[in-house]
Parts: sequence; structure tokens; C-alpha cells
Amino acid sequence: MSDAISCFDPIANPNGMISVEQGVAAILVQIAESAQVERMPLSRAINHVLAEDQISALHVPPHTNSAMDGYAICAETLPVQKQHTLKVVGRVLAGGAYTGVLAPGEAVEIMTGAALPAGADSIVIREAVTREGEQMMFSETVKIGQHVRQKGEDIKAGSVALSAGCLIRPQELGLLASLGMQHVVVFKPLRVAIFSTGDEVVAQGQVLPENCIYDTNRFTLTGLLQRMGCVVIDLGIIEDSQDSMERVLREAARQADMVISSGGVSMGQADYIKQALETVGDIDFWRVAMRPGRPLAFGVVGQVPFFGLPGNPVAVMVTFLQFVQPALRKMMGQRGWQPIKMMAVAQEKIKSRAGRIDYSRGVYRINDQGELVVQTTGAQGSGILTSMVQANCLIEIGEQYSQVDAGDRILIQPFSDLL
Ligand SMILES: Nc1nc2c(c(=O)[nH]1)N[C@H]1C(S)=C(S)[C@@H](COP(=O)(O)OP(=O)(O)OC[C@H]3O[C@@H](n4cnc5c(N)ncnc54)[C@H](O)[C@@H]3O)O[C@H]1N2
Ligand code: MOO
Repeated sequence: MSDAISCFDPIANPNGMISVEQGVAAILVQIAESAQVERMPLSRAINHVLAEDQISALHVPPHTNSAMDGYAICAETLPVQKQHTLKVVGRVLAGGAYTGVLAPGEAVEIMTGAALPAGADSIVIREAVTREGEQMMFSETVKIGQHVRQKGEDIKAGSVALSAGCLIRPQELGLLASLGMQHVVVFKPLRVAIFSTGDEVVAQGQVLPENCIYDTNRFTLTGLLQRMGCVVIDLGIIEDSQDSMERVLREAARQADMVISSGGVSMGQADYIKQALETVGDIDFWRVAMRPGRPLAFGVVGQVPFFGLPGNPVAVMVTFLQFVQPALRKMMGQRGWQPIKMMAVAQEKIKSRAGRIDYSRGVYRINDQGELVVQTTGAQGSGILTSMVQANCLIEIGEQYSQVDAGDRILIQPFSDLL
């Protein structure tokens, strides 16, 4: 591939391996933002990415109103004294209006959300007031503007309320709703074709033959992709022949915006997969300086990006998070996305290997001293999927370290945004 870093490029890659950072960069230069957009009702827009800037046609809130139940007064005209007695001249509920203009010495009883009467500038909350007939008394010092929500203080009419490229989470949905929008233009969900490879990999529903295992990877991939809002095209487990592999790859590239396989990308074995990929696509086979997930294939089949993820169940998930996720986020139009990383204090000695980033599965928590601390889940083999089940983060130990000691500060990648 033209721009990709080849494992065989001795300058980019003197030790035969590329770094995670080089891999991500090489992938992202080849990924283009989707051009396919659709208009949809706001009620269905959750987890989609906005394709257009949203300019607010109105002020939010549309009118200056009270943030509390109490009395609207004009603090500016209050005499300098401790006790105040004002005449209550009216009452205004949310949705209603006080039609008069408040004069000095007057107050209007007001409910939360009700429009501030003309002439008023502040609210005295009900709890601070003694009421006797038409008189209200209070002794608190009033700060001008207290408990008043100004027209447009959240969003000004004519301003960009949300920018194109923003993922619609529940809070964005609420904000769009506050603008009165019924429809939004979003990027179309991406269609991602997935399949598993391997003689030993068997579909659920079959009796497990000796020396075989049930297919795990299509399910973890489906879960990850669905959480990202993608439409999954599940092509199953591919029969181990070059012909069927080529047929499936061609078909997948026609139907999907991206194709992902698992298995068959390491040294030596199952050459038919590599040959099929080389025939149908333009693929590089990388060795990435990371653990788990060293072998990785990336390129294009037909016109669409292809990822050949390593077969081990933990390696599939870790490589998805590090490489496929940034590619998908870019394709789906999401701008400014970055993986969440934070520092935590290691609670134990953790072995790593210098020259490779180690992604150990970890559990982070806040300890009694209020510190963010992390420990591993135990055995870290890349086939041990229970390590992912127990974990709530990946512990990222950089290439420069061969071990981490208890008490060291280390990077973690919390699962919070996907897993
Ligand atoms: N001589 C070398 N051997 C291996 C290397 C290497 O660099 N040199 N790399 C190792 C690493 S690291 C990994 S990861 C694996 C990756 O190999 P493949 O991508 O070719 O995957 P397979 O050999 O097909 O499978 C590996 C492992 O995963 C199991 N598997 C595969 N698919 C599934 C599935 N859908 N569900 C559950 N489990 C699956 C498979 O049975 C194997 O146990 O290569 C190492 N070897
Ligand atoms: O990708 Mo392999 O699972 O590094 O161990």
C-alpha cells in the first residue's frame, strides 16, 4: 500500500516491528470520513454523529425567568436597610406572564420557570420571606440578578449550538430538543462485515468436535461494533480454502464500508488467507510492538478498509480498541475523538517487556485515601477472555519499561466509552 508503513521498510521499522502510534497514524491517513448522510427524526438520533452544524434559531432559554419559587423584586431600587416590606401586586406561574410593570416597593409572587415581570431584576426565595396578606417581608441582602436565568444564557440565537462531527449522546439529544428540532442530518451508520477464520473454530449450536473451540471473536466484535452504532454484517466462519476466502472478501467489500476478520494473520500457517487477501486486496501484514496483538493486517479490499485482527480472543479486543476504533470514529464523521487515558498508581509489581507496549487487563478503583489505584486481573494470556470480563481498564505500559513497581504511576485506558 502506498502510504502504509511496511514491516519490511528498514528505515521506518528497524527491528521488524512498527509501534502502535505508527500503526494508528498509517491507518488514519488512509481512512476518509463518510460522505453518506441522512435526515432522521430526533427520536432516533442517539449514537449518530451530526453531519451539519446546528445553528440555534432561538435563544435558550427563550425568556428571562425565575430559577426559584419566590418573589420577583427590583433589588436596584431597594433602600439600604436590613428589613424590607414590599407589596405583593400579582402572581405569575410558569407559562404565564405578569402584564404590569413592577414599581419600586412592589413584589410579584413567582414560580420556577415563570417569566420575570418587567421592572424586576432579582428573586427572593419563598423560604426567606414572611407573608402577611398583601405584604411580604424579608431581611436578606439581595444580590442584583440573584436566582434569575437570563434569556439566551445557555444558547444565543444565531450561534452554533452543536458542531458537525459531534456524537449525539443523551445530553446532545436534549440540547437539540431544546432548540425545537424534530429532525437532524447525521452520518449514516457504517456497515461493517465481519468473519472468523480457522479450522478449529466452530459455530454455536453445533456439538463441539474434539480439539475445536467455539467462535468467540464474531461475538466480541459484534458487541463492540453495535456499541459504536455500526450495522454488523455477520459472514460467519469462513471455510478454509482460498476460493471461498476470495469470494467472501469480494462479497464483503461490495456490501460493507469496512471488513474485519480474525485469525490467520500470524507467521507461517494458513497461507490461503494471505494469498486471498493479496489477490483481492492491497494488504500489509504488520508486526506491531505490542502485547497482545502483535500480528495485524491492514489495507483495502475492493474500495473499503480491511482489518485482519489476530485470532486470540483478547488480542482481537485490544487491537480493535487501539486500531479499529480510531478508524471507525474517523469514518463515522466523529471529530476530535481521543481514547480516554488517565494515570493511576500501580498496587503491585507488573511485568512487561521492553520494546513493546503491554496492555494488561486491570481493575481500577478509588482507594480509602482517594487515590486512583490499579491492579491486574491476574493471568494475562491473550486467550484468557475472563481477564477482559474481570477488567474495567487496560493498563498501558510503554515500550521503555520492562516492569512497573508497586507505587509507580501508570497509564490506564478505562473501558468506560465502549466496554
Ligand atoms: N511463530 C509465531 N507464532 C505466533 C506468533 C508469532 O509472531 N510467531 N504470534 C502469536 C500471536 S501474538 C498471536 S495473537 C497469534 C495470532 O495468530 P493468528 O491471527 O494467525 O490466529 P490463529 O492462529 O488463527 O489463532 C490464534 C488463536 O486464537 C484462536 N482463535 C482464532 N479465531 C478464534 C475465534 N473466532 N474464536 C475464538 N478463538 C479463536 C485460535 O484457536 C488460536 O488459539 O499467533 C501467535 N503465534
Ligand atoms: O496477539 Mo497475540 O495474542 O499478542 O498474543
